[in-house]
Amino acid sequence: MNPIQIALLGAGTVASGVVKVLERNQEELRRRAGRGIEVAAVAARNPEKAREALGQDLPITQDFMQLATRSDIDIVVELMGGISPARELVLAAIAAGKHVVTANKALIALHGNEIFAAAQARGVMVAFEAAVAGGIPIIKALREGLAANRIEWVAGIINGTTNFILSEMRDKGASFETVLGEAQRLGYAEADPSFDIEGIDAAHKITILCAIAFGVPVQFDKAYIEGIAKLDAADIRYAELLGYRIKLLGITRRTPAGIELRVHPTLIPATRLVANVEGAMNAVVVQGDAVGATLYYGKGAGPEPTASSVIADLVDVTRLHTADPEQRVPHLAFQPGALADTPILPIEQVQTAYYLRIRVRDEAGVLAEITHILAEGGMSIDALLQRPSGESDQHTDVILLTHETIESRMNQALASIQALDTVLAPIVRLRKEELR
Ligand SMILES: NC(=O)C1=CN([C@@H]2O[C@H](COP(=O)(O)OP(=O)(O)OC[C@H]3O[C@@H](n4cnc5c(N)ncnc54)[C@H](OP(=O)(O)O)[C@@H]3O)[C@@H](O)[C@H]2O)C=CC1
Ligand SMILES: N[C@@H](CCO)C(=O)O
Repeated sequence: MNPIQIALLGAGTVASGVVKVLERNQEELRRRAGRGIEVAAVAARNPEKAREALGQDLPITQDFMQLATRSDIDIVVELMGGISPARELVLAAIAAGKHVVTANKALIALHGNEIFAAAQARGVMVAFEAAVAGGIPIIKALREGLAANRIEWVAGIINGTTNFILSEMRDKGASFETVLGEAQRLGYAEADPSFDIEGIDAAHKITILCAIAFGVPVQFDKAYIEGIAKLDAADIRYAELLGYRIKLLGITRRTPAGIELRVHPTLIPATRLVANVEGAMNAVVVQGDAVGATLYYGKGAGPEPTASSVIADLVDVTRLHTADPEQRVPHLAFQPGALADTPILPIEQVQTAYYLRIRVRDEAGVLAEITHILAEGGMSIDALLQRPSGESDQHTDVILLTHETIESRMNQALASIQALDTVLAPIVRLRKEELR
């Protein structure tokens, strides 16, 4: 059989990894896929730069739309990132009967429903394994390997850049800016790194996992998002003293009231495997009713790890492209007509435990006032630590861990505590998960 013909849209970090691994493993891939996989052409806005990045003399065009719809192309591989023109190109490729492979989590999280419907109507596949957790085959695992389970929750370190920053800051005392620069140099960061830092990239990914885990449409606009920009090194230290690590977690959980969908810095017991995932590594824990907890760990970013997922999709599509479309694995794991309308819960209705750091005047009765407010709101304290603020003899930091409560209740209590004239600075509030 003739090799399957692919078109690459974009010639950056991931595209360079794809070209390299396709070339290096071509014989092995032919044995897996049943035929060769050949890059017919690459679309890039700067051919010179593209040639240098790809390290191979491939045909390069600046006409993205023409390549995405060209008659000899079987699979369009979108590796540009961003929404526009990626969305228009992917939809045009689908309309032209091409299968699509993409690493673009922003595109899938925001426009997945539209793209999957178009693909379904045209009978083509859209594969996006690389969109979540780089080289870890988490979509395959969740969609196929765990198909027997009713998934209860998914929680993961799914942004390599922020995990790298948190690890380096904690272990080497490096500055935020220095480590971010290093993450950019290593090809981990998004084109706009604020997507990493502000938790948006992780939210794109947990939105996708949420849809696949629970059989609901992708709903990025309902995700609660908090990044690491405001995280203070003092809280990382206090968390350690209390036996916890702080990680930027994406969490989605099924509850009787609806589905939680959130990204925020989270205290996790230091003894959990996931708390010890360092650098740009990613890890995802999936709790299924039959299997229990399973953990998926690996490189979450970088050219070759991401290429590993892109090429796995290429092999899948190559094998399945002649199969009856009805027999293919549905894009969101559940049949398109069987997606549920379970609501995504606003953060105020989420139930979790908390870490609070409250800077107070160091005088008698202050702690009693704080604990009284928490007790009145029905919140109980799990652990308490008091440390000098380091700023003045008259100030002290009170650090509290609470048991689980509803976020709206915690918000009310925090407003009352903040209003005390013995409280001297904005209260730091982080969420804590035991991941049991
Ligand atoms: N890097 C990683 O580790 C991972 C990345 N991803 C995702 O993979 C995709 C590609 O990422 P990555 O390779 O890192 O990105 P890069 O920025 O390295 O490469 C993007 C490529 O697309 C081109 N491009 C971007 N925007 C446009 C546009 N509007 N019109 C024409 N060409 C454009 C760029 O051209 P130019 O060079 O001229 O800017 C470049 O060739 C993104 O969706 C990203 O989120 C997913 C997993 C891991
Ligand atoms: N910027 C992303 C790339 C992988 O999706 C990260 O750091 O995880």
